[in-house]
Amino acid sequence: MTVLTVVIAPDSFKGTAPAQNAARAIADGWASVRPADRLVLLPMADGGEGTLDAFDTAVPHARRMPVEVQGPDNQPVASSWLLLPDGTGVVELANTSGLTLLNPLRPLDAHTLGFGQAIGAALDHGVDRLLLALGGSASTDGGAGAMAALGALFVDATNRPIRLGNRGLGTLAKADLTGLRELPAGGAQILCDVTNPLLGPNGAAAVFGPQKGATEAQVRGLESNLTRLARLIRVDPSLPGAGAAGGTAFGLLAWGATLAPGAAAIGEALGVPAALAGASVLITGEGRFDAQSAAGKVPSYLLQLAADAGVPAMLVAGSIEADTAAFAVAQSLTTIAGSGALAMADPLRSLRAAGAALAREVDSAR
Ligand SMILES: O=C(O)[C@H](O)CO
Repeated sequence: MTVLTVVIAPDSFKGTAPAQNAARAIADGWASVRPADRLVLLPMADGGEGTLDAFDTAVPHARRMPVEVQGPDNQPVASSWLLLPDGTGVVELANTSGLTLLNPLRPLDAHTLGFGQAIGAALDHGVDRLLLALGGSASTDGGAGAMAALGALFVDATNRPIRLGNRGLGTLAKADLTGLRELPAGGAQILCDVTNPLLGPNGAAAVFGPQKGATEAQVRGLESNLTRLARLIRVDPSLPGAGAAGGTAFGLLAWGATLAPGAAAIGEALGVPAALAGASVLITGEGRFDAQSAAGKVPSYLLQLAADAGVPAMLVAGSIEADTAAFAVAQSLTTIAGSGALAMADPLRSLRAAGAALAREVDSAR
């Protein structure tokens, strides 16, 4: 049997399996069928949940820097940012102000203050450059909470600071950004998980408000409050990615950060293009493969890279709700387990089964 080099680079299966565990389980399944193959595990992220872990796994001598921040519901969160050996600080919104930190959801009041506090801690440490990972947020505050932590002042018509969260933006009369802390010498790059603009039918409120618990009427309120913020800040709200993490990208752009698609920037940092150059096959995956997956998410980014390298790509997803014709083979964990609930109950088992199934199908895929 020919020995194959298999690059296994899934995103996290959100809420069920971190990318590291998913990659390991797929690899175990593959090895149970084709034990001689060379398996290269490169767990991925797109800027959302798991981004810090992806850098931590991939960059030797990265250091976790603990920080306690005020979570999206004001509760203290024991979090961390990552210091890379070249002096870059990686700060993740999902582990400071993320959706998974909230129960119950607070679509109107959740905020990003804690993310800004973690950025502040990295600046206090003296980082040379910042990578700011955006996605998986609980809030739709346009980044106002993070900016406030970094020195911006948002006040109402009576000059009193507005309350945190999108609801507070409803009383916003003035945004004073003059007190914002300086960017580090090497600048700040936003790694965003989506390409949505801030406002409109594809914007932060309309597309991501419902997953943060907003009703239809509340989405309209979120949109109108974001519009109020956008009128007071000189950043183009239609920029692709400005709507990432409830519009936090929009706020950080006003700070002077630059915007990059998260999956590509993280893939580069992890050395995925180089790994694919010598690969026989790529396996990628995520929790739900749907229409959004095409908008800069991990599988679509890797599919393109694999096509450029002439490497067949295979997909594993918790559920498949979009066309997978571009992949040589696609496996749905829901189909393997018998139902979505069964797949979620023991995701690693289903991922191992998917890895084994892909290994059995690889000859027809190449
Ligand atoms: O956090 C969010 O709103 C989504 O992940 C899109 O960035």
